[in-house]
Order: sequence, then C-alpha cells, then structure tokens
Amino acid sequence: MDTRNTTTAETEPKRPAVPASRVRGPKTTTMMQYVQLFRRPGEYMMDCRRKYGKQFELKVFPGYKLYVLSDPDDVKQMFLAPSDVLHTGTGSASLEKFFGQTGLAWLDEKEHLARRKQIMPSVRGSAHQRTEESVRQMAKESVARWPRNKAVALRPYVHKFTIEVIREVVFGKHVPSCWDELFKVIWDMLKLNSSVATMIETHEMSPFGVKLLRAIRPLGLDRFFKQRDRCDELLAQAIAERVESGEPGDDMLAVMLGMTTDNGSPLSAVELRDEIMTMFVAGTETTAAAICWSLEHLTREPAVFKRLLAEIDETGSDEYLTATVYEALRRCPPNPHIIPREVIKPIEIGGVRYEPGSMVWASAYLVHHDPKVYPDPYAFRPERFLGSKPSTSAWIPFGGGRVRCLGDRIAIVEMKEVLRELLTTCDLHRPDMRPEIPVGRSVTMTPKRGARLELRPRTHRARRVTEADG
Ligand code: HEM
Repeated sequence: MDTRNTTTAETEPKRPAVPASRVRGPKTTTMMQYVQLFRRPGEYMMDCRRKYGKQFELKVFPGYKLYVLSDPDDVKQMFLAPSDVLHTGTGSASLEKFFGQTGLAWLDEKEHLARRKQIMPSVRGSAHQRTEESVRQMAKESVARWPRNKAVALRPYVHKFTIEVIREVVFGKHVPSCWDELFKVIWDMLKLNSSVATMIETHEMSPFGVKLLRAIRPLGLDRFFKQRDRCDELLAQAIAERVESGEPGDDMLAVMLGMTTDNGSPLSAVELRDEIMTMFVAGTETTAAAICWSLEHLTREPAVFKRLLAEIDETGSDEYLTATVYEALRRCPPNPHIIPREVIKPIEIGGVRYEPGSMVWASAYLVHHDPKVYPDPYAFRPERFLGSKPSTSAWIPFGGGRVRCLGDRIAIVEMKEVLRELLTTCDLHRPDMRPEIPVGRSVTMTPKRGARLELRPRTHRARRVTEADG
C-alpha cells in the first residue's frame, strides 16, 4: 500500500492527478440521493461503487461537493493528511445541537490536537483499567436486570447500559447526586436521533426558522431544546459539586478540571459541558448498535455461536470473543461511513485532486465489503481475525488518523462483557429468523427490530476454567 500523503506541498506524483470534476456519480436530485442513502445506506453505496468506481460523487451534503472513498489505500491517504489540509469539525455539524462548538468533535488543527492530548489519559492506562473493571461489573448487573422468558427488543436495555458506562468514564466513582435526573434527560434528548430532525443543522438557521421548526411538535425539536436547557443546568450542578468536593481522580471530569487552554486558563463551563456531551453522544448510540448487530449475527450463525459458547464455557481465553466483536464491527459498522473531511487545502487522493469546497467521505461499509480485502464479505466469520489484528485502513469502524475514536477500547470491552454475560447466563431464543435491516438513528445504523430476543435462563451454569483446575 502506498502510505504517502500527497498534498501539494510534497513531491510530484508519477502521473498527473485528474481533477475531482472528472469523478462520476448519480445524476439524480439531492433529495433522491438523500432518501436512497437513508433507506438503504449500504446497498445504495454499493450500487454507486459498481457503477462509478472506487471514488464517486454524491450530492448529500448541502453546500459541498462530496466524494466517497472506498479503497483502503485512499482511506489511508485521507487519514494521514495534515490537520490543516482536511478538517472534521464541519462533518459533525448535524450533531452540534447536542455537543456545541467547543468540544473535540467540533475542533480542528492545533486546538483539537491539544485537547485530545490532554483528555487521552482519561481513556488509557490506569483510567482505562478502572473503567474496564467497572464495565465488567456493570455488564453483570445490567444483564441480570433484563427481562427473561419473553421476547423483547434488547436495544433500549443495551442503550441504557452504554449511558451508564459513559457516566463511569466521565464521573468515575463520584456519581453526581443529580445522576438519576440527568440520565433521564440525556435519554430523552437522544430520542431525537430517531427523528429526521436530528440531521437538521439548527445552528445554521435563523432564530425564527428554529422557532417554526419547534412549532412542528412531531419533529421533537421543541422537547429536545427544553431538555437540553435542563441538561445544561444539571451538568453545571454536577461539575460544581465535584469542584467543591475537591476529590481527585483519573476520570474524565477530574482530568478536564485540571486542564488549561493556550492562555493558561482552565476550561470554561461551556467547554466542560460540550466535552461531556460529546462523550454521551459519541459513546452510547454507537456501542449500543454494535452490541445489537453482534447479537443479530450470532443468533443467525449457529456454528459461530457454538464455537463462542465453547470458548466462554470451557476455556479462560477470549480470543474467539475478540474476533467475533471485530467481525461484527466489520460486517455492520455502526457508522457505515465515518466523519466526512472538509478539504481546506488541495489534496491528491488515489490519483484525484480535491480542491477546497469539497469533502471526502470514507465509507467503512464499502471498505469492509470489498471482496478483494475480505473474501466472501457478507459471511459472518470471526475466523478472519483469529491471530491477526485488524488493519488500520481496511477495518475502520472507529475511523482513523487524528480523530480516531477516543472510546474504541472501552467500546470493545463493553461489547465483549455484554456478550460474555449474556451467553454465560442465558439461552438466546430468536423468535424471528428474518434478517434485521438497518435503520438510522442520526449517523448511526441500528437493527430495525432492535435485536429482538427472548432470554431464557441457562439450565446449567457455565463452567469456567480456573487456576485451581489446572
Ligand atoms: C462501537 C462503538 C463506537 C463506534 C463504532 C465509534 C465510532 C467512531 C467514529 C467512526 C468516530 C469518527 C472517527 C473518524 O471519522 O475518523 C468516532 C469518534 C469519536 N468517538 Fe467513537 N465510537 C464508538 C464508541 C465510542 C465510545 C464508547 C466513546 C467514549 C468513551 C467514543 C468517543 C468518541 C470521541 C470523543 C470521538 C471524537 C474523537 C476526536 O474528534 O478526536 N466513541 N467514533
């Protein structure tokens, strides 16, 4: 693979790059393309790649020319581009209403790099170890509370679990006294993700325009903004409580309270709020979808299920479990297409020259279903990942480069612990064997029926190999 990043500042490419205007794409209207992408995100992209090649144009991002990338070499070039050449803040704009304009997901260049470096310790090292131990315990307690002996959509239960995990990441052992209400408010705000209103960039609209939209009650925006005001109050209360307690910690809030900006001042109340909300938005829908997709595939693949169960019951290893989780994230990446990058300075990717005013958008779905990269790509085969680590440019559920997901390790732990606990304690009965189809919750795709399963208590408890057995 060619790992060079060929910006204009670097050496001449061997063959002159073609201008992006030569990249083809569907001629249908923006609305038609948007609807197709929303209704059949994977298949529509696949149809376009078949017709127009590995890079193609779509008209779904207002105000920009958008180009889809589907080749791992091109994706790698995109990941390696300097921070002043490609920006990601614009690509997350529809989520601004949740996490504002001062958090990681909005920032670019030096500000982004500095903030990310400062926050990193709260998701790595000893902080990660603490989170991992808590997640294990939380998975046990959560799964024990999920209904037994009746078919239910597991998604809401799983989603609640992932919100509790982010509480642990952000607040650690210092659970705010207002947590119960804060949880309910965040849960309510996240409901907007299943409304079309979630994709509207309200911050770009006039106050009057927003007022009009709020008046259309079924859109859910009015309720969302009211809940957001309450959420801000509760977060301010939670932060003040923590400052007053003076208790140290390695959780994200403690780390952020110790951070300073370029001019030496601490993070403002707005910056703290935006960063906390970034975690609740980025880290909950996604992980819940990933767990649900894992269940979808596991319960349709008896051979995989049997092998995983045998590993969990009879060995102390988690090799096959890890491979299963990687395969679920390959087969159904919760964000089928990662954050679009805005071109700030001209850049050449895969022989095409992109100019400012355009965006490049890497499709995880297309990369993950390329038969040259993954033979028989629609088959669910964890064996692909046994004994080998996923590639950073051909396995991209967590994106990559400077904005690679900050919670990737936590998400993997969550997935593994929930699956392990479910398989250890329950027989999973699937009432409907028809495959699930994806449905959008904002930028995340989740199974439409919500991983509907009946959990039946296992008649024999799992027998684990312990040191004493050896
Ligand atoms: C399976 C679960 C998850 C998936 C599939 C996922 C996916 C992603 C993707 C695709 C990106 C954008 C990367 C890019 O475009 O290159 C991202 C960014 C991010 N994710 Fe995740 N994520 C998951 C879980 C989490 C969790 C649990 C957390 C928090 C603990 C989290 C926090 C973040 C943050 C803060 C960013 C922005 C990073 C930055 O701008 O520097 N994510 N995630």
